[in-house]
Amino acid sequence: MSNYNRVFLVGPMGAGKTTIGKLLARGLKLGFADSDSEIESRTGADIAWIFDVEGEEGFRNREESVIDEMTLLDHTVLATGGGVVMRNANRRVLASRGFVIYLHATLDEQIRRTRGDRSRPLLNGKDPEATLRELFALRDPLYREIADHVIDTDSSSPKVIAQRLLAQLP
Ligand SMILES: Nc1ncnc2c1ncn2[C@@H]1O[C@H](COP(=O)(O)OP(=O)(O)O)[C@@H](O)[C@H]1O
Ligand SMILES: O=C(O)C1=C[C@@H](OP(=O)(O)O)[C@@H](O)[C@H](O)C1
Ligand SMILES: [Mg+2]
Repeated sequence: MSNYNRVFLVGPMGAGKTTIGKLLARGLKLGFADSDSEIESRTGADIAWIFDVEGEEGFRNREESVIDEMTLLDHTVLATGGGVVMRNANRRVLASRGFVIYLHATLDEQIRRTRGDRSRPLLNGKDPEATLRELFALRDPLYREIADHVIDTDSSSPKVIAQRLLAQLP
């Protein structure tokens, strides 16, 4: 994997977009950005606060404008949030402006990796497992729709997955 200018990571919560993105960026000698961190620094508040005060719709509006800008950054690996594919406009710019990698994780692994982490407001309800299941059913086809490459993340460490991507990609 050598000639990549813009790499976009998509996938469900807990797939490792943020973690693997940093390692992949280092391996590719590209910069790293995370749309959730950018939203937080622009807003001066964390994601949970934005959901509380502005609702999911408010968060999605912020996300759409950050994604529109950040998909134009050259020499960058961009980790997105798991819900980015819910808006057509996001799918369109991701698919057309760079190389999209879908980090796939099974539901069991999503559950394991997100358990006890209060930073994801969608999982702070009564039944986070059911939420992950419903979101995955809805979103998996959308991740696949825009992906140039799909990699399974279930049974290897972030470091190994990043190495595998560096070796595998066309
Ligand atoms: N391949 C992996 N194997 C084991 N744990 C992982 C793996 N990828 C990510 N994790 C862990 O899962 C949690 C969520 O990872 P994160 O990168 O925040 O995912 P995302 O940004 O896709 O929601 C973190 O604690 C991270 O260390
Ligand atoms: O799946 C989602 O809708 C969300 C995923 C989160 O990002 P990660 O996928 O990095 O956890 C974050 O954008 C927000 O909590 C909403
Ligand atoms: Mg993340």
